[in-house]
Amino acid sequence: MPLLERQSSPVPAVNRESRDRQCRRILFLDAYDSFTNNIVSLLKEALGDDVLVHVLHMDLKTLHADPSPDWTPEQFLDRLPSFDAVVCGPGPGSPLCEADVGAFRLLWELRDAVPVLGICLGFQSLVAHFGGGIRRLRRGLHGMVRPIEHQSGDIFAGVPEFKATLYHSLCADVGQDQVSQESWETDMWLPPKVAPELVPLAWTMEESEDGSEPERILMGVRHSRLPFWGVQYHPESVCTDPGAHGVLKNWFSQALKWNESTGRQIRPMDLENIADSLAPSMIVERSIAADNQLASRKWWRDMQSGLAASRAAPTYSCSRIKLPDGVDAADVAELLGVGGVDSIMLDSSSTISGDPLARSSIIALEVDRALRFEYHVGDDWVALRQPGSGDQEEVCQRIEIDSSAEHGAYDVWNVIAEYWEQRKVAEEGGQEPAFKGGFMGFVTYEMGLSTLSPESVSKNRGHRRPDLCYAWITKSLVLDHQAGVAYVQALTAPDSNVQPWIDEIVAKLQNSRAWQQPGYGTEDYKLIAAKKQPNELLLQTIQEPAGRLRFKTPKPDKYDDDVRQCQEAIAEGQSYELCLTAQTTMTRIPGNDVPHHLRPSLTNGTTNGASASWPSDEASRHGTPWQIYRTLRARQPAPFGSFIRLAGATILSSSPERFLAHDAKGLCSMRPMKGTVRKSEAVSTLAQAEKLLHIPKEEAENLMIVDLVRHDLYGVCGARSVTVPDLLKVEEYSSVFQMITVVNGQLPPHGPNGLDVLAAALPPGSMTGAPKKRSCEILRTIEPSERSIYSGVVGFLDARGHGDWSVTIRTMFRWDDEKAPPEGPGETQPREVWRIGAGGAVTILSTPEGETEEMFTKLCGPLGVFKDVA
Ligand SMILES: C=C(O[C@@H]1C=C(C(=O)O)C=C[C@H]1O)C(=O)O
Ligand SMILES: NC(=O)CC[C@H](N)C(=O)O
Repeated sequence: MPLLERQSSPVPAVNRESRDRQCRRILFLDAYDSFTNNIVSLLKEALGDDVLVHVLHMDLKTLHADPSPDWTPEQFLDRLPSFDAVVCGPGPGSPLCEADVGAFRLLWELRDAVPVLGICLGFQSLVAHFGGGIRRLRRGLHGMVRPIEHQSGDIFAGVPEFKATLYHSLCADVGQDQVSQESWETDMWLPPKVAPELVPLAWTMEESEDGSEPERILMGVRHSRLPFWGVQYHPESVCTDPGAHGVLKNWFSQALKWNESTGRQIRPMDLENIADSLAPSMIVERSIAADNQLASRKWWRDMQSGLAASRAAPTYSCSRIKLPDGVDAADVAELLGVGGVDSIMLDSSSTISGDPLARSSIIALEVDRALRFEYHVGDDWVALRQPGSGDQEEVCQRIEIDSSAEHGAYDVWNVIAEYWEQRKVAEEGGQEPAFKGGFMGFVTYEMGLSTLSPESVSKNRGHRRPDLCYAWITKSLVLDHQAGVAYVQALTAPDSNVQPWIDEIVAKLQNSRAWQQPGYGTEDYKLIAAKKQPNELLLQTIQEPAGRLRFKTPKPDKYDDDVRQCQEAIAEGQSYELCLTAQTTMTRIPGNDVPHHLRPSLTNGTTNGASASWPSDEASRHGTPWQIYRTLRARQPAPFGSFIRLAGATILSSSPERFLAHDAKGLCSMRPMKGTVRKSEAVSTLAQAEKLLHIPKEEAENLMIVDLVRHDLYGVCGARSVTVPDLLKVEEYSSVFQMITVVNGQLPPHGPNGLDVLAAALPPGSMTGAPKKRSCEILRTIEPSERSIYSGVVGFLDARGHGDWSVTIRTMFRWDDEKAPPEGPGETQPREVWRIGAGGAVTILSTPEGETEEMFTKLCGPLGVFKDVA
């Protein structure tokens, strides 16, 4: 699109002033929680869309997406009279710690009180300020759904009995434990001695396992004189009964009544500094406003020339052919030269077992000629690289970006989005391939971490590896296993004739053994895959110092300690759930990594069609990455597997977890996975696994991430745009059963797109725990090394705007530049280093032994493959 057209895109005719005049306004103080957006959306749903909710962090910093400047304490006090009411949200930490609650504390002391609703941490802050104590629960309650007992009074008026989700480790101590059982029934509703101005409105009784008295947990209060209310439970959780929404309505009408009866006038406000943070119209408005400023940005002007301007406005060409039953994507990949450096294959290998998620495999072609976008966290540029070919040198271009965490920063995502915008192709309707050409690549865990918590990624990381690498793929093959169709396709300049190339590939496919004798190449791998050792034996044998391969697995005792450390952080209220992980390193003597099918044949000088070619003796064996991958996919088929060799990284993945898929119409779908049972003789059927997974501990683990993912989606899609069509469903994989939930979000038209969702939601919540920011910061202090490729994502964003990204788990990876010293006798060469990350969610109900077992179960799949084949 020409420059001027972008500049002049119209801002929608939203008359902010008139909109504002009819609006009620709520200020939401967010304590860096991962459920905030769920509450904002619920407020709009319960109170009506004409209630404007402005979200500000409790330390008075504006949201990442909000371009307006942070507030000073003076501005905060000065602007409060412009709001009808304030919500103090949930969050990590303690209400007694100033850094955790920030401006909450200013509210309780105002001379002209503003109506407030405190939720969880906000509730605790209210109780603590007016005399209540704060102590730890006997055992933290996270993702636990409990009945809330109330007397239908005050903000509970007319609200039916309901159950609500709890996320807390700390609780209010208003002397409830000192009240005798006889007087409890009456005293429980009276203002407690220690906090005489507070009136209890709701309780829950937590049954204890040891037969002692149930724990009395205060769930709701109001101030007897001032307009302050609080609830300890989470009204916004997907598992809180919708009947409970009445409490929010009641609170707001009480707040308005207070304003009316005390003559508290709501002052009109300078609209520059206040926005309806999650209204879809606001989200669109911000996105258009940012677009309108593009022409003034240096990075954007840089993008109008050189490599950044190459391949604009492509044409899509495709031949669609029948895909015979049982054709194996890896056999086809070999035929097309995949397996060496510069390979990308997204592989639904579990299609062989009829997995409905295993729909398509995508093979990128001519990756060695694809333009790459590479970004290393902390750099203030994005490198564009056009690899050389023949006697042509590699060409590079740097796009300078503003990588600072300040508002309005322009980052690598803007560069990617801009390149993609200029190369969009239309959707044609009807049956289409999953991918039509466009970006494919990977993103590391540290890339996500750097936006969430910049100080968690050190400046000096000892390497220059890309944290994001996207290659622009113009030629590709998609195998739609379910429709039985293959697409040979290209994105090219409108005047180029790509049909002969397409015809050539079609002919090659149709005349191949892969097509005519489906699955012929998989036999060798299936044999090795079948010789899987039991985990215990595997972990024992790798301890014996072998010649070529050396293994360093996590120490069970250390991992147990790490689990305990996580649980201590959870008991303190710092986190609700922490996804703890550990890395295993494997080193080996470097060897020939060129896969056999790409080696020159000894007899006729052409490429050798033979597949595995296994040497008989162990000493001369050197499994190529491709052989290792083929064994991995045979042993552990997965819907979101991948083989990627790009930008110095080698990624062999058998991921079962989709992070995010989206289409061009803005329907986004995330699939958090939490809750794992190892397959065994005792647990071999889905029904048995369901019994084990549908228990409070496992459901809570999943639910917490579901609520977090809902928040991530609401943040980009806007209020009232998220649904949960599939909650807590158990699925079967080759060595484990997993519980998953599907969370969908619908983006508003003409605003942000799937790439924005991806950028905002990294790192994947299922790999961090909740709340995300604090949890990542805690994990960073427990886990000694970078997670790197593990816990990041791999996938694609195609030229139509369809995307699909998997979480990089059950994966082994290597960086070309990572070397270990020689180890064996006579060894002189540095060793290559491979890594496997594994872990699981730690909650207050975890046991160190259980978590350690789970980590080793997940590790052993890829580990055994490496031991058997590398
Ligand atoms: C951490 C891993 O897996 C994550 C943790 C899970 C769990 O705690 O049950 C399940 C799937 C993944 O989101 C891993 O595979 O290494
Ligand atoms: N969800 C919350 O607000 C939790 C509050 C506090 N951090 C606790 O754990 O008790």
